[in-house]
Amino acid sequence: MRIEIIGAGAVGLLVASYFAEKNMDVYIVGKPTGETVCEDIQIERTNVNQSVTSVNVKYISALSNKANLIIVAVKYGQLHEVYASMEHVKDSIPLLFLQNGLAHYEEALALSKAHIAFCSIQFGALKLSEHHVAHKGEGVMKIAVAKGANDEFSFLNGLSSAGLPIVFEQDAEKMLMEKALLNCFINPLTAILQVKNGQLITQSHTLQLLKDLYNELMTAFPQFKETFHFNQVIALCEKTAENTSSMLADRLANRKTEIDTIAGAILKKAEQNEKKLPVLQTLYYLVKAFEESGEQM
Ligand SMILES: NC(=O)C1=CN([C@@H]2O[C@H](COP(=O)(O)OP(=O)(O)OC[C@H]3O[C@@H](n4cnc5c(N)ncnc54)[C@H](OP(=O)(O)O)[C@@H]3O)[C@@H](O)[C@H]2O)C=CC1
Ligand SMILES: CC(C)(CO)C(=O)C(=O)O
Repeated sequence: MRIEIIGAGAVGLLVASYFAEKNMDVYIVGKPTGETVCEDIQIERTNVNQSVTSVNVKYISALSNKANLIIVAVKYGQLHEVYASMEHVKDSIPLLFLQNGLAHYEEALALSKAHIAFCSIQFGALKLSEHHVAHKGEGVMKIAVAKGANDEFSFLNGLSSAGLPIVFEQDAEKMLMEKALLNCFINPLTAILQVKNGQLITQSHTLQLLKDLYNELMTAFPQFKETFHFNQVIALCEKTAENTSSMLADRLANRKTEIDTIAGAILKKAEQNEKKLPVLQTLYYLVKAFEESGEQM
């Protein structure tokens, strides 16, 4: 099976290394350069238990039109360039989007492609150097098909492993909403306070903020009360305790964060239901404020 992964970032490299280990023909697609180069690269993965694994993948500068699956592993803000680069790609090639947040859901479904699935990643990844990635927390990769045939994605079941467990979900929108809610707890606070995920539950004042945020969100979205429990927030902080959240990683690298597709999208949904989220709104403004200040870390 040929899998092409757009984006040689933290998650792209990590997923590439696990799938190559399962003998998939993995190609990482870099930023468009105009040349069609194809070279072997070795990805080094440092696992949660600090063991290091090396696997070979290929690196290409453009999508080939021969893939059995294309995985989109760029940040939300980088998707528009990717949509454009996929215009020549056959509509029958399945696409898997693995962004956090909600804003990409409608956009991706509006593409002419026949088979589209989304992913909710419950672990952490940190890119250490060009070809070295660290797996920073244990957790599953949830996948839900939102358009087209489930069969096109079912081979991914066979790629599930102890290091990267894959679980299929029924409802993609609900899955993304639940992950966006989880990210609303972890990402803005870790980025503002510049702490690792685990510290949010070991400090009493941040734990109190998490509880206030939970009560506020469950009042605004009572339909999630049954399935979305506070202990899931605690469990994600514990499982990814040593991770630098993707939003903190963006702040430290002076990159634009994904606050709009995460907290911004949830605030919009609450507004549509005439609900106010003062705690989340404040965190949103704080993240926007440090983005605007363009501070150098
Ligand atoms: N890191 C984590 O722990 C987790 C991340 N996620 C989600 O996964 C997604 C990816 O995050 P992450 O891997 O951390 O992000 P990264 O910034 O590490 O990776 C994105 C990569 O895509 C590259 N890229 C951008 N545009 C293009 C393009 N047009 N063609 C090819 N490559 C391109 C970027 O290059 P350049 O840097 O040069 O722009 C970068 O290498 C995000 O939505 C994030 O929220 C979800 C759970 C955990
Ligand atoms: C799972 C978690 C919270 C890992 O840090 C994440 O999604 C992120 O950092 O964006």
